[in-house]
Amino acid sequence: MTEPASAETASVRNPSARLIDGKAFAANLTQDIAREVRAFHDRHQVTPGLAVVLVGNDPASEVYVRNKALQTHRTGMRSFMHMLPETTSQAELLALVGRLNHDPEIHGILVQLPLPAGLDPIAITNAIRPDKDVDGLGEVNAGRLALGQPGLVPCTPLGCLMLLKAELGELRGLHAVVIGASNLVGRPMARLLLAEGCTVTVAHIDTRDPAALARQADILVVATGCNGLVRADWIKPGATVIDVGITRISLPNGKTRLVGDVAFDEAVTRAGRITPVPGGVGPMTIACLLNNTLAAARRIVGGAA
Ligand SMILES: NC(=O)C1=CN([C@@H]2O[C@H](COP(=O)(O)OP(=O)(O)OC[C@H]3O[C@@H](n4cnc5c(N)ncnc54)[C@H](OP(=O)(O)O)[C@@H]3O)[C@@H](O)[C@H]2O)C=CC1
Ligand SMILES: Nc1nc(=O)c2c([nH]1)NC[C@@H]1CN(c3ccc(C(=O)N[C@@H](CCC(=O)O)C(=O)O)cc3)C=[N+]21
Repeated sequence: MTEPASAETASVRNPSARLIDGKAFAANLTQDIAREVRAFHDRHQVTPGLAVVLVGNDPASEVYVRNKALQTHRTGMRSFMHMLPETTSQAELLALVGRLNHDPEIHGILVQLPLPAGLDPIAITNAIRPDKDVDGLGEVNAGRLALGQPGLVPCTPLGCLMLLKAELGELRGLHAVVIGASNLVGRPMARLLLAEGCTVTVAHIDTRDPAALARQADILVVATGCNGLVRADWIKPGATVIDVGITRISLPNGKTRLVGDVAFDEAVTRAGRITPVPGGVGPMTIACLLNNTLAAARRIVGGAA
């Protein structure tokens, strides 16, 4: 294992390592969306509406919900929060999704994952009308993505792809390694990269020697929830590293801090470009959720593709 390096030695060893500023990119995207929301309203007299359903309290989901509510109102869209107790039954949750499916003020529905034990996430995501499934997790949209057809694409992988295209331009022919294979992030990320013409390797918990695979990557996307998993010696010099992971750690002073799946201080000595946590992928997830909600509203109200 490589010894951790300080950020200072990092910049001396590799002056070219460049931070990918997801926060700034997302802020620009959000401004564009706000303009388009106004134009949409002028044309149809309809304000796009997003419903977010949070059952129980998961700390990662709470961060997401807080930031999302802020950004949604910044774009001029409406946001409808549904906070349900941990004890909510499957039938109650399905009934709420059914009402939201029929509500003409709602164009996007997102049910925060993970759900408390006893609730079936697959049945619930599949109950969301496909044209309101702004998370892109239901079988219709996931199937479209798998077949390379247009549909609503999961927000986090979509945000990662936007950053990669903005940084690298054409991705065709690059070797992308995705660590993590969840339905929320890893799998749709791999499918999007494949659709861009990348050669894609997906690593997961049973992968033997993920470090050796990662070292072959021109693009390394990490989404495992294992804080500090990726060390400097996992990274091909000059590679582009996208850190999706978010873990809240406690500091000795009693405060907390968000960290990613990549040991940032050392990775920055080898990577060509890297996303920070916070300020990297997280804000892009939210901007893409708003983008998907606008796209859903356009399709539902305007009949646009
Ligand atoms: N920045 C953002 O916008 C977002 C951040 N996140 C964060 O990203 C991380 C991943 O989220 P999510 O995909 O939902 O998590 P999941 O726990 O659903 O999936 C994690 C995936 O990583 C794999 N994995 C776990 N540990 C290892 C390991 N040591 N080596 C290789 N693979 C491993 C798992 O394998 P297996 O399935 O085989 O166990 C699984 O495929 C979390 O930290 C989450 O908080 C999530 C969504 C958005
Ligand atoms: N159905 C569903 N879809 C999701 O997309 C989904 C989910 N459930 N459950 C939880 C995870 C987690 N997630 C985050 C998104 C943005 C930030 C985010 O805004 N992060 C800021 C944090 C800023 C801060 O609070 O300091 C950043 O990284 O800069 C965090 C976490 C989406 N998820």
